Amino acid sequence: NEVQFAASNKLKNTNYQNVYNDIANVIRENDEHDDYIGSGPVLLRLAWHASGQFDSKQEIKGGSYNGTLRFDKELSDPSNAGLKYAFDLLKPIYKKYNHQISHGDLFTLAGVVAVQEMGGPKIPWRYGRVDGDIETVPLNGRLPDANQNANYVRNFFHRLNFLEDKEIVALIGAHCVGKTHLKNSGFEGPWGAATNMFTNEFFRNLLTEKWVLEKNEAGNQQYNNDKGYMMLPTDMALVQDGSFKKIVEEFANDESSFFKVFSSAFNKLLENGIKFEKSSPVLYFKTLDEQDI
Ligand code: HEM
Ligand SMILES: Nc1cccc2nccn12
Repeated sequence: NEVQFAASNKLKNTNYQNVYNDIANVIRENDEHDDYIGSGPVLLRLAWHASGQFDSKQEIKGGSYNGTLRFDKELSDPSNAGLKYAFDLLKPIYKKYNHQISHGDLFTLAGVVAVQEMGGPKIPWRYGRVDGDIETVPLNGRLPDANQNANYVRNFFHRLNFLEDKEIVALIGAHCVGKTHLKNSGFEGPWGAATNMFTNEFFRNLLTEKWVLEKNEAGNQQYNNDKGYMMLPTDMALVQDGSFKKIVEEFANDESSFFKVFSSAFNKLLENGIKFEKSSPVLYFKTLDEQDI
């Protein structure tokens, strides 16, 4: 079976709820980011990009373990445009814990905090990722292209070992928060309608809104509606493919079903390529609200 990165239990004494709270407070303090959408969505994207470059067939496997998104070599990948802001939000927290947390654990935990503080499902999380040196930085270009169709999306996620359509549809449901930025990705919008609440709205919009394919200012095709919402071609692929569409309908009608599948798929994304000991604890975190903070 393929080589796995072995999780370390060296940092078992770190209080990860305290780290969670520090990240959650950074999100609260930076609520003006991106016209008051706030910093949750971009931190969620950071965790996904820190993990989504995994490829078990390559010599350099990537994934979250080595924390390689900290290197400019990876952060400067055009796919990662806009994420330096998110990394800079986390730097003071990394310094505060003074080597009692790894970058891979910090980046993935930030994704858990973002989802939960935006009202999404609880995400189980384990520590034990160990910083790798610059030799472990995966080649740029392993993250997905938004100008593609359903088969491309399915094949892309098969590389990340997501073989079930419902996992793939659930993961892309994270597009319920934040927005696209022309200067980052060549896509723009939604205008005004962007949200920072983690719900099944993305799936409901896919089914109920009237979408018009238009060329945007950067010359890319995107779908727009009359309320200022937008969808990427890869978003629209979820209702163009029969199997994906059935799942979009299920998640649009049952948010708890979306939450359940997202929780396990996001955990799997963050742990791709890592072997954890049986004894390594699975942690669940309380939100700031649940702690009355
Ligand atoms: C087919 C797969 C995917 C494609 C092609 C894709 C593409 C994109 C693009 C082009 C943007 C706009 C970036 C910008 O202009 O700032 C974006 C934003 C975002 N993506 Fe995805 N994405 C995919 C899957 C995912 C997954 C699996 C997650 C998380 C589980 C995710 C979370 C986000 C979030 C939260 C944002 C908003 C970021 C912000 O508001 O700054 N995406 N995505
Ligand atoms: N918020 C957001 C981010 C990325 C892609 C996308 N498609 C529709 C909405 N959306």
